[in-house]
Amino acid sequence: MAQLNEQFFDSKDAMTAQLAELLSSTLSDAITTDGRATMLVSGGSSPAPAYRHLSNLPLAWDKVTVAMVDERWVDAEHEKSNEAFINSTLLQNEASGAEFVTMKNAAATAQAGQDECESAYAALKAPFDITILGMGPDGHTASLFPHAQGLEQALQTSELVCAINAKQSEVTGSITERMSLTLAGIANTKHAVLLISGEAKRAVYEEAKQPGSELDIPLRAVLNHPELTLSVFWCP
Ligand SMILES: O=C(O)[C@H](O)[C@@H](O)[C@H](O)[C@H](O)COP(=O)(O)O
Repeated sequence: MAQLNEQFFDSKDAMTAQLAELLSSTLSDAITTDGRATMLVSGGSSPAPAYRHLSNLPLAWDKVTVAMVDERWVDAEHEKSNEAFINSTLLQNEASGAEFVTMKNAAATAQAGQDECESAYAALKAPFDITILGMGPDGHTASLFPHAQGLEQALQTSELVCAINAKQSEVTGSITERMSLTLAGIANTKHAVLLISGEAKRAVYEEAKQPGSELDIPLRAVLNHPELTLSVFWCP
């Protein structure tokens, strides 16, 4: 089981304030201690306000590397690109000088681009200082979608990234081809934060803490990981 630190907030604003403080102090401490900081980021509505807040803070951004937790295999200009989302929320203002390591590359498919992406991720300062995760109502986290093609590999491999082809659902929309941190990639961090909004996702989270199939609820594999320190932030 991961070491869980659950924090329940009254509002999204309260969760955002705590997340922004945690990210800022983690980056500052890593820069002081190691000379550099590495932060792995997810898309989604939950972290967006904290990213915007962070982007205005006067950190030594030239010593920060930001990298993606997961990505749809679409170009960076695509409206569903997580890379575009991070560029427009986090990598603005003071934070525009951070290094950005993305997942999407020129390969035609995620499978074909996996080795290049793995090389880029293997070169990151590790363990990562902090990794921000979201979750979907289907129990996916990163792009570890239930019963996806590539999921078993992603849960078993010691590599950091893996191509995933999700089963199409309301949650995935039409773009099912993804690149994702693997379970080992998610665990390759000093501290992870899981952001959960709403009662329905909280119920999925509670179910994921119960014994059961990691293929049905991939978040369960993260919660089961013995070496992970995970803060769980929930707001209504
Ligand atoms: O890549 C995706 O499909 C989404 O980014 C997704 O994984 C998202 O991170 C979660 O569904 C959490 O979303 P919220 O932050 O909006 O709760």
